[in-house]
Amino acid sequence: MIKLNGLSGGYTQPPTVNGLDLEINKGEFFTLLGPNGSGKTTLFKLITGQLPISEGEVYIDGKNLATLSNIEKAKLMAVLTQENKVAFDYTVEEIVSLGRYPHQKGIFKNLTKKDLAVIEEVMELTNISDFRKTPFRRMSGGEKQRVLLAKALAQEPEILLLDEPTNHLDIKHIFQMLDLLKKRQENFDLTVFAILHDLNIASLYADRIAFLHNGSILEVGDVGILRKEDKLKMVYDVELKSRAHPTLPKPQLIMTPDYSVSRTMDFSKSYRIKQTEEYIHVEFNQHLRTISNGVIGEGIQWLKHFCNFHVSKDYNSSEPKEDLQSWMTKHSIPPEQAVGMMTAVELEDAVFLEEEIEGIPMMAVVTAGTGNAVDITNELNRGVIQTVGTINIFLFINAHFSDGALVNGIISATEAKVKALQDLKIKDIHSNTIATGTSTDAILLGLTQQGEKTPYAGSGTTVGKGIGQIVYRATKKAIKKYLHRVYEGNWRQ
Ligand SMILES: Nc1ncnc2c1ncn2[C@@H]1O[C@H](COP(=O)(O)OP(=O)(O)OP(=O)(O)O)[C@@H](O)[C@H]1O
Repeated sequence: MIKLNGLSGGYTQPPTVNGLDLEINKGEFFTLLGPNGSGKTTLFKLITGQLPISEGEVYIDGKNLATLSNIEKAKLMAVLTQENKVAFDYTVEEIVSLGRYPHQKGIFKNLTKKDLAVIEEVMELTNISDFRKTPFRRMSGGEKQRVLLAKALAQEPEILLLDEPTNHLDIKHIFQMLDLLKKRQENFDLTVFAILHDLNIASLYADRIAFLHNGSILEVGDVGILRKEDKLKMVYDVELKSRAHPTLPKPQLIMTPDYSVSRTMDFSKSYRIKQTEEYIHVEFNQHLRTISNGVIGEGIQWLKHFCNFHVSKDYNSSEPKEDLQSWMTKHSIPPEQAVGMMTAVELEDAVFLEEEIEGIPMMAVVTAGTGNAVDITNELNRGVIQTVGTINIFLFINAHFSDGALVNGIISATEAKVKALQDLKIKDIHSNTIATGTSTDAILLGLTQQGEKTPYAGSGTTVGKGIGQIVYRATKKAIKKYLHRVYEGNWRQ
């Protein structure tokens, strides 16, 4: 749809845009990224003919730009620029009507029924119908941007060139505008060529992306190129980490500022524990890097409150998350900064172990019930579970883990838990084989992120071994307490 062949031009020598080759397909949402002054707007001006081309060609829909009249260009392309100044004191409706100019015929250029229908439609789409009689100059920056988008859409172009179209817009209107453009792209095969500064927004909306660097294209491809941290560093000269969007298969970029404060905390003095019949609450004075499958606080996060609430053994709520949130709120614990688990185990049987293993301080809190023990290698038993049978493990470590090490840590802790069950000969009552866990086990690992970063925490590492030992000891002790209670002190291994 747009083909740039060895394109050069700009205000400077050598030209800002220098021998640039690029092809944009019909119906795609293409985003141009690059730092300030890299020549993005200059490139747009060369494409629209606002700046003379010094070398190369621009082809639009197979036609050389140099051979097209202004009306022909306006029927093909509409432009939304960063500037939203308008020379005369038009109303909103008049500005939008200007978009129909390339389609009007005859000397008097009156608006036809079709023109009026298009104007109505685009004002409706951009949510500006209520402002139709308002003078343009009285609109806010964001509202002006929406009016100019309506004008561009009224042009019914095949290509929409957008130079930072989300400037002046609040978050809601950024998403509204880009959702609208995506719909036009899908329903009308509109080609969108947008300059954006927000890399994360570009990742969410673009089909393809190009990095402009020193006047030419450094890299072009689908949004996966935003995973190339070294390229981003080269283009923007900042440290960026590419991470996954939590629900979409798109990268999102995380910036780390230079000013970041180094963490210092005395591990054993950095937390306090509250234990009642109703709940256990471990509160740290700083946020820990966490990985958990808790009902609240799941995934990898930064959290500082860790709670295990007691429930009756027939607790069967359809809204466990909401229940935990309300219980936490009742005890002034902020749920958005917490991991929350539940157990039917008596909380006075909880085991607390603080140990320094191989020079690494750790603290484990374990509640265990095994009435519901399961050998995971057997078929699923679909019966209703109404027994005290969950192992909940909190493990806090004074170390600095990579995300991979967090996963390693979960493996190490799980292996240690399985060993405890094995050594105590806890069985799956359905299969009569040694259990590997219970059907609803939960775990949390909390890291202070102090000291040197560790990439691994498996059984081949000091910290992995430490995890194994403390989890094994605490889990075994917690299971024994549970069995003593169940067998009223008559349990013997
Ligand atoms: N009207 C002008 N006259 C002279 N030089 C200009 C003019 N407009 C831009 N330039 C220069 O051309 C270069 C590229 O500018 P351009 O506006 O294309 O960058 P950009 O990538 O769009 O930047 P930004 O992200 O800041 O909008 C810059 O060095 C700029 O100073």
